[in-house]
Amino acid sequence: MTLTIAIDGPAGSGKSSVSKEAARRLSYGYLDTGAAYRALAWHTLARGADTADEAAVIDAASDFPYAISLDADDYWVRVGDTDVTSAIRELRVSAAVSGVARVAAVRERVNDLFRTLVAASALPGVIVEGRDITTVVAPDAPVRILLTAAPEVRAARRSAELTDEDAAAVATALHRRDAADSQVVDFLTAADGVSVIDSTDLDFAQTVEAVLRVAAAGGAAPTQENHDGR
Ligand SMILES: Nc1ncnc2c1ncn2[C@@H]1O[C@H](COP(=O)(O)OP(=O)(O)OP(=O)(O)O)[C@@H](O)[C@H]1O
Ligand SMILES: Nc1ccn([C@@H]2O[C@H](COP(=O)(O)O)[C@@H](O)[C@H]2O)c(=O)n1
Repeated sequence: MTLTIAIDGPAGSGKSSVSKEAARRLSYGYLDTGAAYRALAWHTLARGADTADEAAVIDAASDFPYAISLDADDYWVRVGDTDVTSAIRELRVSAAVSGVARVAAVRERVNDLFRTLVAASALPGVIVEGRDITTVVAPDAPVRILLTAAPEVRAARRSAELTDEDAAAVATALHRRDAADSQVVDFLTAADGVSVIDSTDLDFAQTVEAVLRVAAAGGAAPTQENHDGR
């Protein structure tokens, strides 16, 4: 059976980068659940519709040939024949995605897909990251983590990535998205049994180690080739 490590947290907390590296170290799969919401936002916009229009989002979701890789070393996201791996990170998609995420019918559908992808995986485990993984998608996962960092630290990390964008605008967009998303799911409070990792004062490597420690305590064993601590 595939072991699930569930990781939630706000925007820019390091969920995707830290989960990817932890997955490599454990030889696990990596499932980026935000990519499904982003890809549907991209798809809705590509149809000339507005993600604030719930009916248009539901209509777009009815014709949404979505596919994602669970391989941290070969990560891709597709809608039909179009590779949208980079396009779904554009600011215009980030600004539109919360509209998609608030549609209950969409959440139910993508959550089913996430569970199916994990169950169908032949891997020993999958790290699944998002906003409601510890609470809704995989509440029974043996390892559940809330990854946080101070808002200003998260904004600074995101600005460092997006060097062509104005830092204040990046921070405003990130906080606006968190505010909209937190109306739909609570990813700022740890549910019972969820371990909190606050990476405010940790560097990237220390954060990955913290995740691996929690994972090991919850039953996720490192693979033989990674016993050297690589
Ligand atoms: N502990 C850390 N120290 C320094 N930088 C970090 C740390 N964790 C993550 N980062 C960096 O912060 C940036 C944001 O991380 P990442 O994209 O993984 O966040 P996220 O939670 O997945 O965000 P989003 O929900 O917006 O997709 C990346 O550039 C990543 O390398
Ligand atoms: N489990 C999830 C994951 C994501 N979302 C929504 O998708 C957006 C993009 O997610 P990222 O992790 O790529 O930042 C996010 O802002 C949420 O609107 C979600 O609702 N539930």
